[in-house]
Formats: sequence, structure tokens, C-alpha cells
Amino acid sequence: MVDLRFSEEELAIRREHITEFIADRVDAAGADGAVLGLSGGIDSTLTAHLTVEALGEDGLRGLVMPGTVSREDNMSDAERVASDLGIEYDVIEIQPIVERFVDAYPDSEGDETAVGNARARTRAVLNYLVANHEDQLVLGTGNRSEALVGYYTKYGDGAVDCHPIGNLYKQQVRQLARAVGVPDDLVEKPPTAGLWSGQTDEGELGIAYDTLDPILALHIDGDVPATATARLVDVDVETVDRVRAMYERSAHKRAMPPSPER
Ligand SMILES: Nc1ncnc2c1ncn2[C@@H]1O[C@H](COP(=O)(O)OP(=O)(O)OC[C@H]2O[C@@H]([n+]3cccc(C(=O)O)c3)[C@H](O)[C@@H]2O)[C@@H](O)[C@H]1O
Ligand SMILES: Nc1ncnc2c1ncn2[C@@H]1O[C@H](COP(=O)(O)OP(=O)(O)OP(=O)(O)O)[C@@H](O)[C@H]1O
Ligand SMILES: [Mg+2]
Repeated sequence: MVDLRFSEEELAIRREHITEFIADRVDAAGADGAVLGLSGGIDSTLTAHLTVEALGEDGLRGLVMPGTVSREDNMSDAERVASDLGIEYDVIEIQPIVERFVDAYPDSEGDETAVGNARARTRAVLNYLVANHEDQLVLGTGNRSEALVGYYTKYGDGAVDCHPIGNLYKQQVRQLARAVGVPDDLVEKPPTAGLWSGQTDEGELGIAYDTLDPILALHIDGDVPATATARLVDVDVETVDRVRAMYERSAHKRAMPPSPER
């Protein structure tokens, strides 16, 4: 299996690079710190840790935003992260807001994707409500694996001012999370978008991150042909082709909305 984890030396360099990036973005914007959504998952937990390293505990506000499908253990983990880091945080229930959207367009009721994405977009509106009012930047928590396959909600969790961990594949997110002291139970729990009940990233994507990451690194980022990638990762070539299809189908999420040339 192809291993994308960093050497100790490279890991330390990456960690410093990301904390400098966060401090530089906030400084360049003339902002008074940053805000991010805390879900109890590894991406937001790692981003919060690195932001406190960069800005100090006064530089970050966390928003814990449960909805009806949010698991209670995830929400208590999110509050534990905020308390352990010593940052200020608010708990905001999104269900009443999401219900208003569904009431406004009742045909959407029961559509898991549409309503699930409305949950992610409701959180984005709240992030920006706080950022505008507190003069802060909204930090994204997306990693490179999610970005390349488009596994996020356009203008939902994708609506942010910068992506501090956006260059790390999920395996590397786990490695850096351990290094900065994220508790093992948070590093090891199955990633979930939490948009509907029972959802997991690997279940919905149909592939484990330990398989997806090397395919992305070799075939998408490294231009290694599909057949060679399949051999190196020990999967069939159809799996590599399926990942390429996800990458191509989601190109619109990684680009500015286009206009006619003239
Ligand atoms: N070719 C194209 N050119 C321009 N725009 C295009 C387009 N194709 C679709 N679109 C637009 O994009 C929309 C579809 O994109 P979008 O609204 O994002 O919706 P979609 O990609 O269908 O769903 C979001 C996916 O991301 C997952 N997710 C969401 C949030 C968080 C996480 C997580 O890991 O935590 C994962 C979620 O489980 C789901 O699988 C369409 O309704 C259309 O408006
Ligand atoms: N209930 C929630 N409260 C606050 N923010 C949330 C909530 N659910 C999702 N988010 C925001 O949306 C982001 C995207 O979710 P995503 O699941 O990709 O990351 P994660 O939960 O941090 O990590 P993991 O992928 O391991 O579940 C989160 O990092 C967080 O910023
Ligand atoms: Mg999650």
C-alpha cells in the first residue's frame, strides 16, 4: 500500500507552514481573528488546534451547530475540543432555521441531499454572520481528498475564506492531528458529514480514504497512468477510473463561477 504519511521532519515543516499561513491570512485581511464550525470531527478539530497555535486562544471562536441528525456524541466532542483549547464558543441549533427553508419550499421535504446541503449552507450563513459582526475570517476545514472528489457542499462547508489544511490528504490529516495532540478517539472515529442519519464519508463515497488518497496522489496529482496507479495501489483499474470521474464531475466546485467570454 502506498503510504503518504510525512517523515517527522516534513511533518514539523508542514505544521509550521500551516500556522504561518493562518496568521498571514488573518493579518493580511486586517481581521481580528477567525471563526470556524466545530463538528467533533477530525478536520475541524485539527484546524482549531493549528489556529490556536497560530493566533492564540483569543484568536479563534468556535461555533457548535447541532441539527436533528447531529449525533450527541459528536456535539459533546465539539464542546470538549473548544474547552480543551480554551477558546470561546457558541452552541447554535440549526433545525428551526432549516425547517423554515423546507417550509418555504415544501417539495424539498425528505430529499436527503437537498435538505442535507441546506444544513451545511445554514452553518455557512451563521459562520459569516459571526465573521461580519466580529471582524473575523471564516476558516475552512476541507482537506485535499475532499476537494479533489468534490465531497463537500458548494457554498456550504465550501463557503470559507481560506483552507488551512486544504493541501493535506486525509491520511496526513490524521497524522498531523496525532502530532498536535488531538485525542485518539477523535482521530479514529469514522469521518461523517453528518448531513443525514447514518451517513459516513467512506460509505457514501464507496471507497476508504486509505485507498482513495494514494489514487489521488498518484493519478490525479501525480499524472501516473490509471493502469500503473491501479497496480501500485492494488485496486482494479475501474476503481481508479471511478475516482477520476468524481474528480472531473466536481471540477465546477473548484472553479470560479464562469461568465461568457464577452
Ligand atoms: N457541471 C456543473 N457546472 C456548474 N454547476 C454545477 C454543475 N454540476 C452541478 N452543479 C451545481 O452544483 C450543485 C451540486 O453540488 P452540491 O450542492 O454541493 O451538492 P452535491 O455535490 O450533490 O452534494 C454534496 C456532497 O458533498 C457531501 N458533503 C457535504 C458536506 C460536507 C461533507 C463532509 O465531508 O463533511 C460532505 C454530501 O454528503 C454530498 O455527497 C447542483 O445543484 C448545481 O447547482
Ligand atoms: N454540527 C456541526 N457544528 C458545527 N460545524 C459543523 C457541524 N457539522 C459540520 N460542520 C462544519 O462542516 C465542516 C465539514 O465537515 P467534515 O465532516 O468534512 O469535517 P469534520 O467533521 O471536521 O471531520 P470528519 O471528516 O472527520 O467528519 C466541519 O469541519 C465543520 O467546520
Ligand atoms: Mg464530520
